[in-house]
Amino acid sequence: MTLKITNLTGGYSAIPVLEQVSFTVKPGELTGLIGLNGAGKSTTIKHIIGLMQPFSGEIQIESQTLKENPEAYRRSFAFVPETPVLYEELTLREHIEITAMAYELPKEEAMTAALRFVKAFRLEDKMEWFPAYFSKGMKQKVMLVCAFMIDAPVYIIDEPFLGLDPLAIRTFQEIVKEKKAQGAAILMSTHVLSAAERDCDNFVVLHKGQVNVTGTLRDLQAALEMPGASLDELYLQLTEAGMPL
Ligand SMILES: Nc1ncnc2c1ncn2[C@@H]1O[C@H](COP(=O)(O)OP(=O)(O)OP(=O)(O)O)[C@@H](O)[C@H]1O
Repeated sequence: MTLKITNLTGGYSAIPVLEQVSFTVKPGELTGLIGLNGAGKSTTIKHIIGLMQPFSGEIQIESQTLKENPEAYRRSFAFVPETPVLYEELTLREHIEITAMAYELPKEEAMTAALRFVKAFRLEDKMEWFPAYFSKGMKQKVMLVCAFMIDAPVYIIDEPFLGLDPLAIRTFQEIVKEKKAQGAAILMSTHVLSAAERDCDNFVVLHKGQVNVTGTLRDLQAALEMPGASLDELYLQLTEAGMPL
């Protein structure tokens, strides 16, 4: 499924934070959402997942909107927040069970699917643990397990790299590759540009609530007339210039 954002204007009060934001995340592609602190990445994500309502513009997942078809819209994506949000009174196993229930997945199949990711993130001996005993990275892994077990057509992943150890990052990258191969459309916000450059098929650069530039690394290099430049160099150039192209 395709995630399509068209002329999204939105924010927290009457003054919009986002202005006319448009971009598309296609099936089988990982799109990196990058921008300085305060550029509007989280605000964009909050609009996509339905925590905030656009002032104007449209967000569609395969032509479904949250307004017109809230159930179908909500079921078509999985969201992994930067700060893990877990139920303190539920074990890891129960988190998996409640995710299966929320998405109406058959219990045993869902558990089998989840266990693959539990093992990949080396949590198999923690199935009966409560979140209070998990480190921040472990909590993040639980969120990732609960998202990946769903087989969602669209994934929204907010800054995955900061809390994970290098082994977990590698596991995350392998799973993302697998999800892409299965046709998932993935939007990932991050400040870790080296990882974004390596993993992402294309980029959306947000600056002061507007899309500064979108496209592949080559598109960005061409737009800025910086052939061979790294994402880091392009990004600095874009944000220092601070001007829409
Ligand atoms: N709850 C809020 N109420 C009012 N304004 C907010 C709120 N949250 C964020 N903002 C403002 O919206 C703008 C965009 O913030 P946002 O959190 O989307 O940035 P970001 O790109 O995700 O930044 P970061 O990289 O620091 O996470 C900023 O000017 C910020 O001050």
